[in-house]
Amino acid sequence: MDAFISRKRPRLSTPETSRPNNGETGASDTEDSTDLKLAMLISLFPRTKQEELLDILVSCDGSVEAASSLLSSQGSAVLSPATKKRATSGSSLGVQTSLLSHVVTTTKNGVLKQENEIKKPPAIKKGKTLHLYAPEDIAASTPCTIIHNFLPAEEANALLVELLEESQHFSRYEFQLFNRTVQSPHTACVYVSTLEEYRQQTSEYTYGGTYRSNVRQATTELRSVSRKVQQTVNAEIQKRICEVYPGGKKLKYQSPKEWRPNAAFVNCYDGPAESVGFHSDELTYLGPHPVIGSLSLGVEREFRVRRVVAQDEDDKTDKDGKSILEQKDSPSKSRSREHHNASAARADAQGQISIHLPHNSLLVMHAEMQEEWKHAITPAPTISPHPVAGNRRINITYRWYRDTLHPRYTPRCRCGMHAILRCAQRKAESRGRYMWTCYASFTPGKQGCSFFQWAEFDDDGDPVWDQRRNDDEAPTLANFSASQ
Ligand SMILES: O=C(O)CCC(=O)C(=O)O
Ligand SMILES: [Fe+2]
Repeated sequence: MDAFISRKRPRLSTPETSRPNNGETGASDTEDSTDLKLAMLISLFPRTKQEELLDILVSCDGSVEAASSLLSSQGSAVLSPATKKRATSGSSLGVQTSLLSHVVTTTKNGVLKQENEIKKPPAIKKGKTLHLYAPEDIAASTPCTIIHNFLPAEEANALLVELLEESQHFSRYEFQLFNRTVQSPHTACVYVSTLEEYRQQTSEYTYGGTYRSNVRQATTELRSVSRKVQQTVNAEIQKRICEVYPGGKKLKYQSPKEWRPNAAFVNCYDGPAESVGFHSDELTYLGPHPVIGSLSLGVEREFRVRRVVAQDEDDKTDKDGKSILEQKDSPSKSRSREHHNASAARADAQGQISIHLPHNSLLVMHAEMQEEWKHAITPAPTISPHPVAGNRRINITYRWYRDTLHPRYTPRCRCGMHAILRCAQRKAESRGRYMWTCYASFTPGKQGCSFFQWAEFDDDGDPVWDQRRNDDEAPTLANFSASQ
């Protein structure tokens, strides 16, 4: 099928195929022409699956006439085993889903006509970026929902002004990438409610394998906005459960409790070049299937999301789920670089979605986001300066650290560090399983050990420990609103 869609064919006359609403860049004429041919076949054989029609179209080298006479004479039983396999493999997602944004109607004089259908999500295509703006498209195509103009304008401005002032205290965090220590390409700071929490955040909680040095106490605006974020995020969670999740039930491991943010990471992107690379947020204290409320202020930037591509040989874990990066004997750094490059190439081939985040928009990253998708703020070729923030964008991610995953409970690895919680993403047999591993090999100046332990959770995502660890009396983090 790839050969089919990449081969140039004469363009059919299809004025409706330009898709003005979905904003996708780089949609090719060839793909449009495939869509139209497929649409014709669907209207002629409405009871045959789209995948089968597409495969027959491919096997007929794109000839609608040949495909239609084959289907008329022999029906779908003509599919060869190889064709059937292709039809069910999902490898043709790029073309098939692009059809979903169209419906076919027949005009009075019997001519087939293709129209955009508003309710169906637009398609992601291989190697392309699909730009989404409308909340309903974002909710349908990604694990996120967006609320534009979230706060009253003055409140958004007051928070922005306060955080721009705060941003002079932000810093770049350091992490280990292959053999180099690199700095984050933007500045950041963590905010918590109380001095005790400040103490814990700088000496007990770790992030990316290190203690946070840059922690501050939540400001007045940050706290009062947190209450509104809490309310809206809880409403969005319920909506998502009812409208999207199977059986209208929360996901396994998702918390059934009210979402109550007790930490906020605030990021500042100063100018178009500042960014954050593709990543999933660390699960260590958030636990499985966390929800995150992310408020954007100042300059509009693009938030890119892409699915984690399942590919066994690309996995960073061996068959026991151990991280290749953490195995002592492996030539890990060069191997991991190859894995990283292969992974990025595959992900790029799969396509990504760009969600535009204007000033005063709240993005809810839902429970299915961190385990199955990666996200990034990509460098921008150009930006439109904001009247208050200039070239800067401020982002606040409100997070809910679970009491049951306080660092007094979480495992320590053999090199004395707090182990981190990760979800196996790439290998079919371990995909979706959680594990505790050493993260020190990502920490500047640390080698790391091979610590590995499967992580067990109950259905609500709270840990089931073999034994309790470090059970001291230190209080857990307070909800922002409750601690005022
Ligand atoms: O700036 C953003 O919108 C995203 C920030 C982010 O991904 C993070 O803090 O983990
Ligand atoms: Fe993130």
